[in-house]
Amino acid sequence: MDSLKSFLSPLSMGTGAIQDTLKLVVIGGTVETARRASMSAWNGFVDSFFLTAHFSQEDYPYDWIMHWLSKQPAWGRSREFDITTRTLTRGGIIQNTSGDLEEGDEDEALVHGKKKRKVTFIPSIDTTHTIYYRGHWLRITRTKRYPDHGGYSLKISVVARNNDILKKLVLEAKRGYEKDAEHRVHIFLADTTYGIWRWNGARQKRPMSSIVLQPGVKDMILTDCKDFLASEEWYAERGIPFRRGYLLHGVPGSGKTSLIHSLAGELGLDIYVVSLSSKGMSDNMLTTLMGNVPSRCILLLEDLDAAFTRSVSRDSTSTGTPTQTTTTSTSKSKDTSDNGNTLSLSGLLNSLDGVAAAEGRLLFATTNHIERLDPALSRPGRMDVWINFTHATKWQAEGLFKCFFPSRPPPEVLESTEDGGQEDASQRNLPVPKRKRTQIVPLLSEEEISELAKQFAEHIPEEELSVAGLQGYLLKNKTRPRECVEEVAAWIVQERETREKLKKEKAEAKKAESEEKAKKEKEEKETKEKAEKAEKEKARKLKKRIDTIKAEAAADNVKSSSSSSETDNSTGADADSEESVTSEEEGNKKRSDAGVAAKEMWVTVKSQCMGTQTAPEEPAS
Ligand SMILES: Nc1ncnc2c1ncn2[C@@H]1O[C@H](COP(=O)(O)OP(=O)(O)OP(=O)(O)O)[C@@H](O)[C@H]1O
Repeated sequence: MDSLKSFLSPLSMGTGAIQDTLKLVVIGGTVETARRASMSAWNGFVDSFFLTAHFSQEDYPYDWIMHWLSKQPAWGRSREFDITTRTLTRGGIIQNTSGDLEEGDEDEALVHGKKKRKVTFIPSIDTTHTIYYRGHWLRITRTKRYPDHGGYSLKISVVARNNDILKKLVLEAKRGYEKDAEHRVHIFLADTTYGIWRWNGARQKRPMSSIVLQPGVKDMILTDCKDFLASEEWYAERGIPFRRGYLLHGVPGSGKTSLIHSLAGELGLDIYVVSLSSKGMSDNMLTTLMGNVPSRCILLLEDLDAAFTRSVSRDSTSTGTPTQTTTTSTSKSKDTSDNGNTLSLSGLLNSLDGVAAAEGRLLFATTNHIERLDPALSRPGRMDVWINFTHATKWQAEGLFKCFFPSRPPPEVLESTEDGGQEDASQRNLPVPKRKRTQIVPLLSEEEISELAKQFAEHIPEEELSVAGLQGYLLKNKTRPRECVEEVAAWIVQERETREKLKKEKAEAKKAESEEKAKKEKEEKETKEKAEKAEKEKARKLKKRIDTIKAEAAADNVKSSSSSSETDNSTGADADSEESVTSEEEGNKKRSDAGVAAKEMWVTVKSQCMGTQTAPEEPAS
């Protein structure tokens, strides 16, 4: 203390104040440390009484709990929460389909355009919330597990003797979720960056009755799916993989995708969609994705043939049909497919059949070009049921008309039901005409609608127009059933004209394209020929010059050797010896100069003719 005093003596004026500050720091630090220690001890003590359940976003219970939480009025009183106009499910947040509000709910509504949406409160991230449930306080914390791609987890703690309360909570949440999901089909898309499934939306279920196919087709496929889903044991007993594949093929706009969505709704399954031609898709990626598909779902491979125009090819070691690759870089794609970086047909087959592939899944594949598919892909066991979709038949046209114009129920039904035609329509799974709509759409009697539908169908040529096209026409006339029939003949003529025009335009465009290509090729060929000719001419001229120089050099050589022999023959050799040496030297020099010149010229010629076939032979020096 004395030493501290002596150290502080120069600051004697402020010593008292500094000492007081130091005391405060020491006391404050001690108190805070004690507080923290007691807090953590208390938390540890309290935690020892808590039961804790963890829910990961990758599994369904997370969705149930989040859905349940979003319905809890307690969030309205919470001091920290997230607000959304969506409710929650597997991929995180899903659209709230209960969009319209009842009268008097306006205070809870946000208006987006004309549609009102319900506001939902959900737990904010990294904050512990407490809510009361069945006589217990639940402590709920939602955390983000993967900061970059947003995987969440949920922790619920409760003070209780056993986990009954948590079981009850999960069960209640599950029931609520399933009740809400009853009218929706969830769609998940493959994320080829992280190899996970991303929730993409929840669609209203489409009634099977709104899909118009040839008689018996819908029943057949629905019965087959139901039968399969109920036969797990049967498959297990026989050692057959519990999977079934359906190949829907045919013209565009004929209802392939619509049927799958409708089936998913009818069977209560989610749809997992994979696009094989998407960027980043590879054998490894597909295997990872297939390993994450839940056991009971619809796995949809859309436009299966599109993958073949990319780089799906069978490697030589696998069995079945040989390589079918339409890309130019066959060898490259084959090389890289070996290490799993691109998608190969064998990779696709392995991921569909392999151990990682989910049991109990219904595989649906659609294609507009069945002839392009590798038979190995469409063989039974992979694609067990094939359904061909054609352009609209008369039967379909009649059915579609009836779908668009529901008939007025008979008077006795009208009298017995308060809601007019609504009960009748809903019983038949037809779009229910709401009160407001009945003012716009004239409801005709059943006989009249049947008659109009027949007339309409008579006009429709068999398998010429797409069902989607017919739907477009009916949509345009959705409030004019009679006019719809009256004007259909003119519409068909117009459709044919448009089609012809488009066909002609397409043919012309193709012709122009091929002409342009031929012209370009011809020009290129001519330019190449010209260049070759010029090169040849140049080489010929240079060779000629070399030959001339060589000839001159040879002549000089002959001349000098004859003069030297004359000198040798003379008797006065001594007198002329000096001169003869000089002329021989001169001859040698000339020969060597000519050789150097010829060689230099040859080098020039060679460098000019490099890469051409016309380079002359090297002259002897
Ligand atoms: N058979 C059908 N019954 C009812 N609606 C149909 C039928 N075919 C087509 N449609 C209607 O046409 C539109 C396109 O149908 P969809 O997408 O199911 O056809 P698709 O065969 O899958 O076409 P693509 O091969 O081009 O994908 C949808 O709006 C659907 O309602």
